[in-house]
Amino acid sequence: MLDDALDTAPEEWHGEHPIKIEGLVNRFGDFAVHENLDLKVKRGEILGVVGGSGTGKSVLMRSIIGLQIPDEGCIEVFGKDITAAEPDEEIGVRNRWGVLFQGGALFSTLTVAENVQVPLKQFYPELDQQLLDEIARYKVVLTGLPEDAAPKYPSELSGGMKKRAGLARALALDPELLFLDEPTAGLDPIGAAKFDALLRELTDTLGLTVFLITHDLDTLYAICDRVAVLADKQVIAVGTIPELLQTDHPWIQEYFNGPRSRAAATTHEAGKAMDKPRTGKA
Ligand SMILES: Nc1ncnc2c1ncn2[C@@H]1O[C@H](COP(=O)(O)OP(=O)(O)OP(=O)(O)O)[C@@H](O)[C@H]1O
Repeated sequence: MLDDALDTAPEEWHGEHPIKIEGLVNRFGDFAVHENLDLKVKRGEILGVVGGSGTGKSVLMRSIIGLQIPDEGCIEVFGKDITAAEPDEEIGVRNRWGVLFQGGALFSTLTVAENVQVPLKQFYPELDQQLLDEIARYKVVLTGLPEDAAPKYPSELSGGMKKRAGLARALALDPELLFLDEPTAGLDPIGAAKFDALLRELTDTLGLTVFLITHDLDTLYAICDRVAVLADKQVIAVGTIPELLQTDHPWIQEYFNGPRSRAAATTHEAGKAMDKPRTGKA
């Protein structure tokens, strides 16, 4: 039965940019959140997405995953224009991404295992319960949760465990693309560092491409390959942190040259020297 499901699984994407956005416009009434926004996400990278509050990071993510219909522009995911499809239309890409929404967004009346099984049941209704249970158990362990977390309800988990459970659900379909909206928000620094290390490890071992919205400077320094900056209704710059520091946009300078950023950079350098997990590529 799993073989049948695998037979229908799409081929792995080998292009350079699994996400390509051109000329994106999103408006709410007269208020434009994005105007002529362009962005390309490289295969295999963790792209950090930053910007001030309300600059449209979440709206951008929702546009890419088809939850927000743009007013103008083109969004290609795995080479298919998703803006040309109706939200509920099956276009063969929706089962190739996983999403961890802000706050984890687990179904509170379902156990962790049942939460992980939601996307599996949606896309592979032919899978029997025993196999669903096995896959859910595997995903739970993959995200560093103990196996006995599987039958627990979200209310029985700590904040960090909830994030991992949300990640387990996002990984349920073996996605190639992962979208995360502020995954370390609300975690203590140690929990956040562990989550970052897990994310980097999973990205590298599973060959994921990650679109990661974050306000966490430590996360940017530790695990992001590049960072995209949203301001003035557009992506004003994309690059490694050293590359961004070369640009003279005031928001970028204030953000990456401010005291918090310098502290994060120092922690990152110290961690690298001690070969701690908070080491990244950027
Ligand atoms: N459904 C909606 N209807 C009207 N306005 C919306 C809607 N969704 C988002 N907005 C507006 O779009 C703008 C961008 O919102 P978005 O949530 O993408 O910001 P953000 O960059 O993710 O912010 P934060 O960092 O605070 O989470 C905000 O001004 C918000 O009020």
